[in-house]
Amino acid sequence: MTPSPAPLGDFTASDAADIPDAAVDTGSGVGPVAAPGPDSEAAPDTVGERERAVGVAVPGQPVRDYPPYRGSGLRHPRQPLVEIDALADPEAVELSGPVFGVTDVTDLDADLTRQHAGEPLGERITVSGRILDRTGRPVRGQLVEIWQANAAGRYAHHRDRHRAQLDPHFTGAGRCLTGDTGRYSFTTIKPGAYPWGNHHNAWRPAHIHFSFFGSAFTQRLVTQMYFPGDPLLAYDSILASVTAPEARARLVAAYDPELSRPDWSLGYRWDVILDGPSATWTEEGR
Ligand SMILES: O=C(O)c1ccc(O)c(O)c1
Repeated sequence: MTPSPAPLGDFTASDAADIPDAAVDTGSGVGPVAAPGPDSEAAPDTVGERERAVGVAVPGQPVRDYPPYRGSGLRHPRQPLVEIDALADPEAVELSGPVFGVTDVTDLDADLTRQHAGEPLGERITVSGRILDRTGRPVRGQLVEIWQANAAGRYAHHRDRHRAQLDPHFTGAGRCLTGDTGRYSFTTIKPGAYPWGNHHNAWRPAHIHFSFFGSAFTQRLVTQMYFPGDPLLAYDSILASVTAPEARARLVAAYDPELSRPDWSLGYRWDVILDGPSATWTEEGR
């Protein structure tokens, strides 16, 4: 147990300068930067890039890795700050924003059947494909995220009120990074159809939601993948809202025996083209 810190009582601006340097020593090997005295000007020039990155006190900023506040050790930038003139170069803001990288994604994220102690119910499937640009070049290192209902057609989400069973062994969310050929691959459970109240007897065909992250939050593309041979495809007004038949067809995966794993899972292939005239349809304004 971390002992309770002494109460601060009435805390004035000048008291702030009295916090002992020991409280800001992160053990990082870089000495603490002295907090400026009450009358001194903030002197950013005296704080180097490394100090900014590793969590030594920056005048005027909260202390990073401040031991009495345990969470502060987990939540702060670990890379040197990037100075950007957002008005002069708005794209630079996007490109230097946080992105997910190899350190965040583990193999377990791509196997939705292994995220709990027990096995989820349903038909195990492997869903795999390539993410390509308009010229057919692979989009590598791309964060692909999926979310879906369970085999009974129920999302593990508090707003899903469908009278179908939740599966304690299935959350229905996964992610992976594309490899050198632009390939992604997931092991999951075939989702069930569910009613969605859009009109009388409106049932969504089985589908998996996909997100492609791009290189910044603002580039994220979101769409849905459907399963071949599903009789509900012809009745789904969300799919029908994609009016060009060839664009609709691009949203339907193909059964691929090469991707099926013997005695384990049925394989579906779904390639995605991110832009250009043959682009896979993506949702707008979400
Ligand atoms: O846009 C919608 O309303 C809506 C409803 C149900 C879905 O499964 C979905 O993907 C979208």
